[in-house]
Amino acid sequence: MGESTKNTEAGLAAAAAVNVDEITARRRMRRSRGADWSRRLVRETRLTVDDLIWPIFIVPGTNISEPISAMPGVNRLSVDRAVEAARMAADLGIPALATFPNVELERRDQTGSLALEADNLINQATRAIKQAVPDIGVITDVALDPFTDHGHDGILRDGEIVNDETVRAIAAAAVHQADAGSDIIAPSDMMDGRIGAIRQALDAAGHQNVAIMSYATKFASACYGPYREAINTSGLLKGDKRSYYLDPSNAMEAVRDAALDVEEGADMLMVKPGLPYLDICRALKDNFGLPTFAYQVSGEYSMVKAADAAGYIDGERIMLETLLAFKRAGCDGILTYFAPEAARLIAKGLG
Ligand SMILES: NCC(=O)CCC(=O)O
Repeated sequence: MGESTKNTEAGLAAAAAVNVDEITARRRMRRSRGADWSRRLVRETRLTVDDLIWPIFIVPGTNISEPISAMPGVNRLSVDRAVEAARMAADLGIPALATFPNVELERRDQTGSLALEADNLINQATRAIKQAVPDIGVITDVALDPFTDHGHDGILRDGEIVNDETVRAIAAAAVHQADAGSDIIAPSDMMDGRIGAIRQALDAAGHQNVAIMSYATKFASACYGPYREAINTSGLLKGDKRSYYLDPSNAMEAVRDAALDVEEGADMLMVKPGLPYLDICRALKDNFGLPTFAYQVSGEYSMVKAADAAGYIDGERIMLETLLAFKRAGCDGILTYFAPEAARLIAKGLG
């Protein structure tokens, strides 16, 4: 008999003689997992409709609902249709919408000057939604990328995104958004100093009650591809955004960046993208204790949709599992294109 065969036999004999009761005498973890009632009783984290923020895309015109091919099930909506969507979201119990404009290419320019127009598409949408559905929260993205002809979030001069001039433009755009009725200003540009600048500008304009949700840690991710189709910037973008978005390698830098936003007056923090950055969600919650949100971005949405359509996964279950994971990682809520679908499943008791 060879040595290894002898060892196998000894191992099998030991396995047969194991006294499992003795090992598990102190704790059997499966006791509380045995029945649905006890699983519900010990559940630590719950997903509710109150956790959902629904990002929607706005286009000029009326009665338009046009599909976005890279985001199955998501449409760009004209303002009138966005109002209907807001009503539906409110009926589902979704607390807030986040709006993103897709303006005509010929209205975009080097500095994103349309961002500074008081009655631009995003502000028209806010006015219409707040008038028709006053009880739903409206969160407006303040960034220049939907309005620049180069797709960057800042003003581009000699090949460089200039920080301070961009910050002044963003603060002015935020004032127009608050004038239009935005409840929460959410700057997504990652320029230095923008939270403090927006706070000063809002306060000076009498908008002390308008909150700021900082896209505090926005990473230079490959997950934004479908969004760029949705707002029609993919063909425009020259270069990449690594000189202002965070390096996906850096967690400590993300915390330092968020700390500045907290100091400058952010009311809420956001991590973006979501699922690959759950460690950052936990770090921000533990370090600052502020309301913390994850943005489950377009690429995350489309990956689930594509794998579901191919029959590789159960899309609904994966969706709910990912949303729950954000809660477990410390998030108070999630911006997600799944919001209406998730709300309906939660209402059926599937959350
Ligand atoms: N400023 C908003 C976004 O960049 C959203 C990105 C995405 O959904 O991929």
